[in-house]
Amino acid sequence: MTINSIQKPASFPFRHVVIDNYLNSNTHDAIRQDFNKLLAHGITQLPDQNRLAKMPGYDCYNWVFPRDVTAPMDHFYSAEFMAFCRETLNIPFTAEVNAQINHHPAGCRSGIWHTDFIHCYHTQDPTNHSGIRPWYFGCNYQSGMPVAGSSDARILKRVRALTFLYYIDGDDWTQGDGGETAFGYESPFGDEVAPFSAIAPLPNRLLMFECSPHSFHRMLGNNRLPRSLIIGWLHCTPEYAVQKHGMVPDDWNSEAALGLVTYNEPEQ
Ligand SMILES: O=C(O)CCC(=O)C(=O)O
Ligand SMILES: [Fe+2]
Repeated sequence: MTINSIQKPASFPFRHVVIDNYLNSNTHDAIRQDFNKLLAHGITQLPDQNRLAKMPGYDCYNWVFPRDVTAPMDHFYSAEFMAFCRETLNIPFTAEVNAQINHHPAGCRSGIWHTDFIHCYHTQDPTNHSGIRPWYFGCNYQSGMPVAGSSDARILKRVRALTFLYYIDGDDWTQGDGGETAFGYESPFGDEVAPFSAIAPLPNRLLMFECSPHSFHRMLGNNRLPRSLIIGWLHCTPEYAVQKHGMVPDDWNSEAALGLVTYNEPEQ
């Protein structure tokens, strides 16, 4: 698999890179075909690990990559991808990786500003042949609590260190269609996050950013087109996060861990 070359990250409003034509076009097409097969099984409002299922409190349907996800999706669980992330942002990642497909049918509402600088939990299951430990329902990701069928391996407390987004569709996306990933910053003149920029969700574009106390971002409502992407997180230890950023990461609030909180703007 060829991936586009390493780029120097931009610094504002927080460290990130945007890479167009990230995968070669055959690989991108193959990812899109696999996504279309998944979508052909339909979307569901109920929890279902085999289909695109509603995310509680977020206008989005997701499907978590299985541990043994096959090519071409397995790129995001590869040593090549880990090395690429490490070289780009120079963060000492641990082995734990999450990856999933997020799908927003046309007309989904915006998400709220948040940083992704948060504690999360993995179980110390065996690593794959690339030395990666994919998250797959070994415990509750947000609280570390057991879930039905969970692993009895040791629980690892981690912190999100890098978020990656790889946009799948959006071919004839134009300004005004929405669906961007917006970046914001804490304004010195108010208590609200101020918008800084918005990354268009263009097919075969990879966005990745460092999670920090300042990495405010949100999904903007997609007015016209469906919006589908691979999204995932690489992690670091809590000790590294505190030392690097001088702040203790957030915890998911208990309502969020229970899936009871809404991440959407209230209806107008
Ligand atoms: O889809 C996006 O643009 C952002 C999603 C996001 O921030 C998240 O799921 O944490
Ligand atoms: Fe996020």
